[in-house]
Amino acid sequence: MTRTPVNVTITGAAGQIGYALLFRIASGHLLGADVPVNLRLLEIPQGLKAAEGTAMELVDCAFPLLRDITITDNPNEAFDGANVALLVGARPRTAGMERGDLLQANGGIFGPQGKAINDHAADDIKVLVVGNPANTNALIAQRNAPDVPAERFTAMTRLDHNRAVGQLSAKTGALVSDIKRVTIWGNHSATQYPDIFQAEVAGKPAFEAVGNDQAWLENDFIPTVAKRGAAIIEARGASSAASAANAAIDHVYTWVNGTAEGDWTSMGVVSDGSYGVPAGLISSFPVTTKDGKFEIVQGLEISDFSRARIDASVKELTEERDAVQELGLI
Ligand SMILES: NC(=O)c1ccc[n+]([C@@H]2O[C@H](COP(=O)([O-])OP(=O)(O)OC[C@H]3O[C@@H](n4cnc5c(N)ncnc54)[C@H](O)[C@@H]3O)[C@@H](O)[C@H]2O)c1
Ligand SMILES: O=C(O)C[C@H](O)C(=O)O
Repeated sequence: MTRTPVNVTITGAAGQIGYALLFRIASGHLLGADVPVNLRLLEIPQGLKAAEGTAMELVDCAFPLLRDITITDNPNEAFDGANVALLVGARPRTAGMERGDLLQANGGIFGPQGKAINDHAADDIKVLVVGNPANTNALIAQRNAPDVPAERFTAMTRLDHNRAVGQLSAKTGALVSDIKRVTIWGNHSATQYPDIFQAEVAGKPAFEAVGNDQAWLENDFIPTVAKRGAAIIEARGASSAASAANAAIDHVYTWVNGTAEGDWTSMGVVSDGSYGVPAGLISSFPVTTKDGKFEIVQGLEISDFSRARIDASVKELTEERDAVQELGLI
C-alpha cells in the first residue's frame, strides 16, 4: 500500500473513550479500510504510562493500517502535521465546582490546544471536539486558531443523533438503516432538541410512523434522548464510552466520506446565521457532507413547537459563549 498515512491526533487517549476509540481508528473505521494512519496520543503527564500500555496493545494487534504511534504530553508535538484531531480529554466537573470554574479549567485545555492546532497542524486539519462542554470547548479552540478556517472545528452531537435513531427504531420496529433525516439542534446538553418532524421511517414521515403520538414525543422521546448521557452515568457509574467513541468515528467518517443521497447527519458546526442561530456559535444543525466538506441543510420548515426548543438550546449556548468571553477565554 503506497498511500501517505493520515496523522490522527487523539487527546485524552488514555481515558475510557480513548480506549474504545484507538483500536477502531487503527483498524480503518475512522477514514476507510485503505487509509493508513499515524496515531498521535496526547495525555497529561499522569496519563502517559497508561497511554504507553494502550500503545503496546495496539502494536500487539498488528493492524496493517497502523504505521506509527507517538505518545506525548506536549500539544505542539501532538498536533504537528495533524490531519484529523479528536479532542476528547477535558476537565470533568467535580463536587463543589462552579460552572465558571469548569469553563475556566476547560479554557486552560482547549485554548492552548487551539493555538497548537493553529501553529502546527496540517493545512487540511479537521477537528472534532468530544470533551464536555463540547460545543463551547470547540468554540474556545476555534477562536484560539485564527488561521484555521472556522468550519474545520466541530463539536460532537452524533451520539445524540444516533441515540434518536435508536429510540425511533425501538418505537417503530423499523430497521435503523430505514430511518433518515433525524436532526439534533443546539447544544450537546439536556437542552438539545432531537427533531423528528423532518425525518422518515421506512418511507413514511416519522411522526406518522410513531402514530402521531405527541405525548410520546414530548414526554418520552425528547427527554430520553436529551438526558441519555445522565441515564448512562447513573446506570454504569461512568459516562458513555463505547457509544461515544462510535459516534466520534461516525462523525469523522461521514465528514470525510459524505452523507447518503436523501439523508443527512447532525454536527455541531459554526453557525452562519441559519435558522436564526447567531453567527459564530457552535450549534448542532442538520448537515450534508461531500468531498470532505459539510453544508447546513437549508429551507426546512420549523414549526412553533420546534422553534421554541431550538431557541431554548441556542440561548444556553449564547450564555456559555458570554461566560467564556467574560473569562477572557475567547
Ligand atoms: N460529546 C459527547 O457526546 C460526549 C459523550 C460522552 C463523553 N463526553 C465527554 O468526553 C470527555 C472524555 O470522557 P472519558 O470518559 O474518556 O473521560 P476519562 O476521564 O476516562 O478520560 C479523559 C482523559 O483525558 C485526559 N486529559 C485531561 N486533560 C487533558 C489534557 N489537557 N490533554 C490531554 N489529555 C487530557 C485524562 O488524563 C484522561 O485520561 C468527557 O468530557 C466527557 O464528558 C462527550
Ligand atoms: O459525560 C457526560 O456528561 C455525558 C455525555 O456527554 C453523554 O452524552 O453521554
